[in-house]
Amino acid sequence: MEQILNLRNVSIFQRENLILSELNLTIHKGDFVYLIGKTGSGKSSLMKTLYGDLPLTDGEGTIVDFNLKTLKEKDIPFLRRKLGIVFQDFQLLQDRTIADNLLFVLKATGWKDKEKMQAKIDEVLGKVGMKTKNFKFPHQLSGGEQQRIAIARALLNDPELILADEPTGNLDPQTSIEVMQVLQEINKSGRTILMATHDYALILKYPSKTLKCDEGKVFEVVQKSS
Ligand SMILES: Nc1ncnc2c1ncn2[C@@H]1O[C@H](COP(=O)(O)OP(=O)(O)OP(=O)(O)O)[C@@H](O)[C@H]1O
Repeated sequence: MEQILNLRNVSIFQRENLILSELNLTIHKGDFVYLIGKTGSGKSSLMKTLYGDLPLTDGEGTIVDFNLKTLKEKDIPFLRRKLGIVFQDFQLLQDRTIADNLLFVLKATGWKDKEKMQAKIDEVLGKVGMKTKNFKFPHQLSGGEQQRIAIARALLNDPELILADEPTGNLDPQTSIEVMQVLQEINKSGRTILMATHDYALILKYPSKTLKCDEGKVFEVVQKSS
């Protein structure tokens, strides 16, 4: 099966501090993988390494055809176009509507044709069930709705891998499930997802391969099927 992400013997640092070591990780096309671990255990540091926010200095890593070890500053925007990144705090632009938030990203990533941009915006909003909210401003939406928009935004450039860093971290349990259902549907349509989370209830409800950061290492958790 096609590999979307492959890390071999990677160490991750924040400044001079070693955060994770001997990290080996493979993600295949279509996988849904959870990343769990206590606060400060290195989940965000791993995510940052994957989207080029932290340099990979030790070990080898490839992600969606980019070599993380030899990644140059100028390559980072191109890497991020192949990734859909979703954060805990949504990070929508507050001064413009949902449609304009999405348009902004399309323009920033080189789209020119107005009709194609409109069609793409409709398509991604349809996928997250938010087509009718395109004229609203972010502050007029609930947290769960804003996160759906952030997921729609992550889908704009048909990413090969979606990196979601605690996407339900700011949401109540019921809303978390709704956002999770959106991510599950997106995964079922063939997209690969790596999701960092604290939310064990979600993992129990939607079991999938689970990696844990603990004491500077990452290992796979074998889930009990009871
Ligand atoms: N910019 C930074 N500079 C220096 N150290 C940092 C920086 N960011 C994080 N760290 C340290 O790196 C370690 C791992 O942090 P990281 O944010 O990756 O953990 P996490 O598992 O994502 O935690 P959380 O669940 O709270 O988001 C922590 O000890 C943290 O203090």
